[in-house]
Amino acid sequence: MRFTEMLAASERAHRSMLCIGLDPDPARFPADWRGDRGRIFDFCAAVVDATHDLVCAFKPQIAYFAAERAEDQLEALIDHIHARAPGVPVILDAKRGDIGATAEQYAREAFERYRADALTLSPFLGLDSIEPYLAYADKGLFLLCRTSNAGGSDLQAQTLGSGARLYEHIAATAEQAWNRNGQLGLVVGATFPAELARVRELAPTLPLLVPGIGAQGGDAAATVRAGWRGDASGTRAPIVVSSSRAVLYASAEADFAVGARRVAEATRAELAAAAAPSPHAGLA
Ligand SMILES: O=c1ccn([C@@H]2O[C@H](COP(=O)(O)O)[C@@H](O)[C@H]2O)c(=O)[nH]1
Repeated sequence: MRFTEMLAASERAHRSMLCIGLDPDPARFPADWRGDRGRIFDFCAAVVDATHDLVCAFKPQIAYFAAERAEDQLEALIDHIHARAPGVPVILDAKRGDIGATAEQYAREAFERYRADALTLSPFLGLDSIEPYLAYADKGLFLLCRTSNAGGSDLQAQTLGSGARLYEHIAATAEQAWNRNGQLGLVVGATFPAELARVRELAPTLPLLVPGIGAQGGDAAATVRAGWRGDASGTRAPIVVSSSRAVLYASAEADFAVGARRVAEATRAELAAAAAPSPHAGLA
């Protein structure tokens, strides 16, 4: 199944726009596991097991695994998600961007080694740096467009010769010229709802991956109002609203998975309420 179909089916089945980010930090694990990098899989798998019926996707952030020499645990975790929640796509957040020959290796890493369903990419090196990933026709690719951090404005808000801002140019290019096979989506921060609305205008058909609610303070309801465009099925041009730390560390105790489920339920309901009137409303 193609990524976009898988994502739409997952949003529909779980009536959810929520994606849980898997950013495991051993320093924040419960007391018995604190500081133990060998528990990264156990921690994340417990959160997955407790929440997979509430989400449209999971988004592991590769840096948290690589920094702990835990790539083997990332592989095992993605296998675990596929086995435990086969309809829920895994978006690997790696923000890759390099020349074509190197991009071929990154694409193999993401889709063959880790078996991710989608990947985040930087569009900064241009179309030929994206092409090796486009060769994996059933995979999704989210291009950084308007990131959630304040410094994202340094370049992304610059005005080009055409009069468009850089992030607007990325959005329009991803919607049209580069989206050869319907694989592209965009990363847009929840911390900038006005820009999110503008991106949605320019890219009406693309899935948007929206980090920045929760720990970064983005407004979940404003995010939905800016980016959600439901149709009769409720899943055309979905938004994938991602929260990591606020869910993972809702409880610092041994009941962390229960805490994660509680926050995931509340966040899913908040997103659904903001989508009213839509098939999500009132169903969470
Ligand atoms: O613009 C961006 C792009 C990616 N991220 C990633 O999302 C999560 C956010 O974590 P929280 O704990 O929910 O703040 C993290 O993995 C980032 O690398 C982003 O925040 N902004």
